[in-house]
Amino acid sequence: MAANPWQRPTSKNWHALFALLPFLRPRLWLLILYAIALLLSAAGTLVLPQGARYLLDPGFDNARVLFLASLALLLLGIFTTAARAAREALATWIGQKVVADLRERVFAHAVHLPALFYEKFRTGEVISRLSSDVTILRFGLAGVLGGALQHGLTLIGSLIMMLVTAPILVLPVVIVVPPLVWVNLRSGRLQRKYSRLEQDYLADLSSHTEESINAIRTVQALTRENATKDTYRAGIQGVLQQVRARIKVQAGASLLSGFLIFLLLAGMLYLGGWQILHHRGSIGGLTAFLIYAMFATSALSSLGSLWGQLGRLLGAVERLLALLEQEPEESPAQRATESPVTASPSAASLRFVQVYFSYPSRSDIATLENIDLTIEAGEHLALVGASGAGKSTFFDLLLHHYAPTRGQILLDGQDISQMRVHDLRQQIAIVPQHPAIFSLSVADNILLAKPGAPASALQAAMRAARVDEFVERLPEGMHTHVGEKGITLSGGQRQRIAIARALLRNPRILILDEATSALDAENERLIQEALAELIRGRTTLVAAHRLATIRDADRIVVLEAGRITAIGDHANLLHNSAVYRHFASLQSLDERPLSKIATS
Ligand SMILES: Nc1ncnc2c1ncn2[C@@H]1O[C@H](COP(=O)(O)OP(=O)(O)OP(=O)(O)O)[C@@H](O)[C@H]1O
Repeated sequence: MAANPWQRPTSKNWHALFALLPFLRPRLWLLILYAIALLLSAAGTLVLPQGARYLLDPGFDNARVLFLASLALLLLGIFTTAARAAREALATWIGQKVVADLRERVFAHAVHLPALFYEKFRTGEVISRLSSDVTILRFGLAGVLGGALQHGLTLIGSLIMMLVTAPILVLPVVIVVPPLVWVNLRSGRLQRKYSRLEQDYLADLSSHTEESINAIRTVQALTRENATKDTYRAGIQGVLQQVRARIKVQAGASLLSGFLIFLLLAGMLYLGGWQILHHRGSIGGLTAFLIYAMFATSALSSLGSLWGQLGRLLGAVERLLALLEQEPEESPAQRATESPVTASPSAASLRFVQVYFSYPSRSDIATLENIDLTIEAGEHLALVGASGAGKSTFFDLLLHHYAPTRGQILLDGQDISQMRVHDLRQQIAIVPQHPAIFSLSVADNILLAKPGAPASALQAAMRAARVDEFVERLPEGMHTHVGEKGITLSGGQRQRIAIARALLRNPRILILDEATSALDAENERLIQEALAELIRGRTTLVAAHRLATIRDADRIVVLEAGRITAIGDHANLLHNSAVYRHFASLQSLDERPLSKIATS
């Protein structure tokens, strides 16, 4: 099992029950109706043995009494059954509503969690919590909590009625119940432990499944199918091991409880019979007492098994709540505040003021160091650097996926850490190297950038990004579904969709992170023209390995291991930066013959 102890609840989790209260509060009226139905059904059940007592003791010497008793039994049965049906329907409905709300809250929270969270928390684990833990709650919440209330009430009511009916017969109860409770508590604790481990194994399995199936082509290309199957099998064995341990405890507890319960019934029968023999009690009284005792013991054993399930349920609640406890990018209150200024349509200026950044998982290494840079509004700035130099990290800081460890980033003079994340990102469009394509049509994928944009704007963006060229050949044109993650599209087609998104968004700041790396030369040339159009009038930051795509930038920044080592235009850098010269020579962009470069 993967070690992720901080993410998983391991201690007793009673507070999880209280954490459910806010989800119950909006259903107060339904809860009151449920409580009434619960009380009425318990009262109906508890009245029955008293009826038997009053019928049995005088004997059946009168047909009319017998008829009335049968009629009363029928009416009581109808009443109790109706109350029980109402109780169950209400419990199920309330339970389902609570689970639906909780699930929605957790998902809504998850989409606001920062990049940092998803670095530590595997996505498969989040999915497992939202699926298997939610399933436990969907099927268990009403049953376990409702059942606990129902059996608890029946137990208390039966014990009171036993005391009222024949106090002396309570003696065996006092002797046998403590070990019975101990057995149930102990087995509940063990079952909770095994259920928790089982859920942990299931979460690991879910992560593994997600990772392997998502990267199935890579798994197959690396011929890792057998290794993947082995890991999966080991996970299943882990689950089964916990299930086996849980079943053993369950069976042992039920054996011991059964023995104790029959010991109790036998003891009560003997004592009650002895009383009747000595004219100290009645048959009706003993019968009523025994029925109450059966109610009580059956409620007690149901509570015992619910105790085990309660742990599983609380574990599931706590796993979901643990997600809610993670700090979001912004608090809901911050998200709800109105933006003080409406975004200006003009290009934005940017300033990086002595920015330092280290990834939290590598806090000892500075990924960006002393970045001090002013980018004028409307400037076209390119970032050049070897792989791993920090170009994407630079963009991630600008998008506020991460905050600088030191220093500030200013947009039009305003510190972006003081801005609403939504307002900041509304002003930026990014065309990443590997764009995320959703399982929607081509048109809907582009419209994600600006839902509700007019058809003419969509068409224009598609034309400019050369999306229309491949869309024409798709069976349903721009309404063709592109499959999960755009599996039916080529890398270049996906990039063109991302470029169309950026065009449609019409941002103040445009980030192109290797935006044309998956295009062939012909399409790249055509898209460069479209991008030239897009770049005009807005602040543009470009990272590209191919220098041909950035040589027209106003300024080029050379990044080396997270530091800026040179700034200038193409011609300038060819003179001043050895690293830039090296890149240029590798790509034959140097104006000098290669023989000269070799000797310089
Ligand atoms: N989430 C992360 N946690 C820890 N280190 C990271 C993380 N993401 C990137 N890094 C490290 O930070 C450094 C800069 O990475 P970055 O992706 O910014 O480089 P890049 O210049 O964009 O590279 P490329 O041109 O290959 O895309 C690399 O050493 C990388 O290993």
